[in-house]
Amino acid sequence: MINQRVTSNESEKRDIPSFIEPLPPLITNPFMRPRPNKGTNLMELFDEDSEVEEPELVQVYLRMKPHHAPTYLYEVKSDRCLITTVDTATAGHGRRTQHNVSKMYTFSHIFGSHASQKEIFERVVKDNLNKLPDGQSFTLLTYGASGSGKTFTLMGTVNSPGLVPRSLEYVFRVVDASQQPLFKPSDGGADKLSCTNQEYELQFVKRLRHVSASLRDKYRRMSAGLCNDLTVSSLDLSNKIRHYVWVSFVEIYNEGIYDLLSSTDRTNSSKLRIREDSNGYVYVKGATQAFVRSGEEAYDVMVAGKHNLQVAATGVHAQSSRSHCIFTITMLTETEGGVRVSCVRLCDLAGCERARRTRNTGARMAESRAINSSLHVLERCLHTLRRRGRCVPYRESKLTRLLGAGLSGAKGEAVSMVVTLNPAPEYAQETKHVLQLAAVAKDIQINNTIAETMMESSVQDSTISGNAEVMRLNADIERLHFELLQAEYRNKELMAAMEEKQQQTAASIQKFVAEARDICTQYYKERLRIMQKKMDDMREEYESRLENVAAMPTCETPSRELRFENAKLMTDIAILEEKLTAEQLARARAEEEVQHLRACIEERDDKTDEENTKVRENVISLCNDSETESDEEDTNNETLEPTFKKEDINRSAF
Ligand SMILES: Nc1ncnc2c1ncn2[C@@H]1O[C@H](COP(=O)(O)OP(=O)(O)OP(=O)(O)O)[C@@H](O)[C@H]1O
Repeated sequence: MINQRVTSNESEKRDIPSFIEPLPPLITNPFMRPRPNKGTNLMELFDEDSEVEEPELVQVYLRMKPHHAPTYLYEVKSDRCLITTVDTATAGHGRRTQHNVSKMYTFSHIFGSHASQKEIFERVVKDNLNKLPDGQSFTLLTYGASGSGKTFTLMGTVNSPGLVPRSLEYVFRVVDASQQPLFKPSDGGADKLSCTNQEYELQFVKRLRHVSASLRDKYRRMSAGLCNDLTVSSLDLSNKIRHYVWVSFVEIYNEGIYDLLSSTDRTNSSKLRIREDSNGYVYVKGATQAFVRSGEEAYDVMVAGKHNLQVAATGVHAQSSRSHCIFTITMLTETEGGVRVSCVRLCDLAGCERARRTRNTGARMAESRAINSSLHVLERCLHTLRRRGRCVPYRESKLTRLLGAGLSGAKGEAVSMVVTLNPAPEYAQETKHVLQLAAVAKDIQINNTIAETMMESSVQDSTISGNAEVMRLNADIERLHFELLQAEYRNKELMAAMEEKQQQTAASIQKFVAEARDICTQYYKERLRIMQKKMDDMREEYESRLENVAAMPTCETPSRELRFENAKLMTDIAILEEKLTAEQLARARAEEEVQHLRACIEERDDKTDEENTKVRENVISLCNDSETESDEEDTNNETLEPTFKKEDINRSAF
């Protein structure tokens, strides 16, 4: 029937797909594949209403910094779409090629250069703060090039307070947290405090607030300005639920975590460690928690922490953050069912930097390297997460280790990132890098016009090719710099792995030597004991024979047999004594060997496994030698030999 239809109507055959009569495989006729028309401007295809609504793990917002002159580099196409245009020129083979590359990046939302702090707070943070009493945590990162406005967005100024002071004010408007500190966050959970401890916590905050006492006037002005800005729908005044708000402030400086609320100096011992509880909640162990009961108290604590922050002048910014800092507001909600813990982490990431522009040297350069490499790890983590990859390298930097659970979405924690962009043309390279890391859908090339021109006059040619060469070299320097960073990071990883391996080897060698020494000592002790026993037996026998001789009837000269017997006994004793001395010497020699081996190992515990195996064979052969020596000597007394075997030594761990 199908055949009939196929033969009867050719056009019908094309309309109705059939598996019995398939189309010819595309591989034999590849030109039948549908292809986009060349030169199509994808922007024409881009329909603003049909934007992809796939939920993102991380909500990424873009904030443009105000710029005095209009720039053609960045065009905000809609409230989600940014278009960048970069001109590059290359020269070679007698031609000059001008690339005019436009790319489109999309974000969860774009805040233009006139967007206010209030607008950003309402869109990015407010809803997440409302969910805090329900146990829903939230992390906010600000990311961008140095001087692009990250700290401004988070901290702000007195006249234009940032997201942190706004959040602190807002939290105390959402909940009533003015009671005594009955519970305190501890290792991912909450501990109940005794009356004495509650008093201590209150005194501690009082002491911290002394630091910022001179700035209280500033706070009052700021708070007055915020009064109208912050609108709260309802205040939770339920009697059965009580809230306790604690704040902590830490910074990640040169891959070490330091407490900004503690007065201790920055030493290796004051570094804090990251821990993970059994539920996978990652936290900074030992970070100071300050109990706060109002926006003012919390603001004062934040200002006290800012005093300890690492800030320095670089070639691009006079007050550049030299570390990633994390301000955490932890809310404990006491209900009839127990205590719920939720937190808001507000992270001001240090800006990615280019050595050429910052002109950093010495300590600043080392800081730059630590900043860039941890941002590079963050970039790799986001890439892997977006590709739904499994091996996300969270553990490669402190920052990603701390934020890992939130970024992966495993704990149902909301994560948002505000990317700050400085539209000044001189920051184009840094901005390109930032956009590549951060944009939700990125790097979509929408225009790539190439103009090739034959080079005309030689003077003009040399200028153009010179410029092109400079640009090419600059690009090469950029690439090499990036490769250097990657290589440095890999090198660091390898060094750490090597160090760990060395430590393991040294530990196993020490264990082996200790075991070998025990076995040798035991072996020789046993041999000595046996020899001693033999001697005692012989002596006893000799004495009994002497007694027999004494008991024999006296005659003037001892008989020939008696003299012979006597001489034989004396010889036996002499042989046995000789053997005993030899045994003692052998034991002393063996102990000396073991000491020598230990000394060698302690001197050079970086020996390879092969060398360690040699050491092991030496000890085994040492025991074997003494074993064979004694075997030869004592073939007639096998039953008295100690029961050690060389397997005893083989068994010892190495
Ligand atoms: N949206 C903005 N409106 C007004 N001023 C801004 C804005 N963004 C940044 N600035 C100003 O730009 C300067 C640099 O900003 P900021 O200190 O926030 O940079 P940063 O990105 O934190 O730099 P770094 O990473 O080096 O610390 C500040 O003087 C700040 O007041």
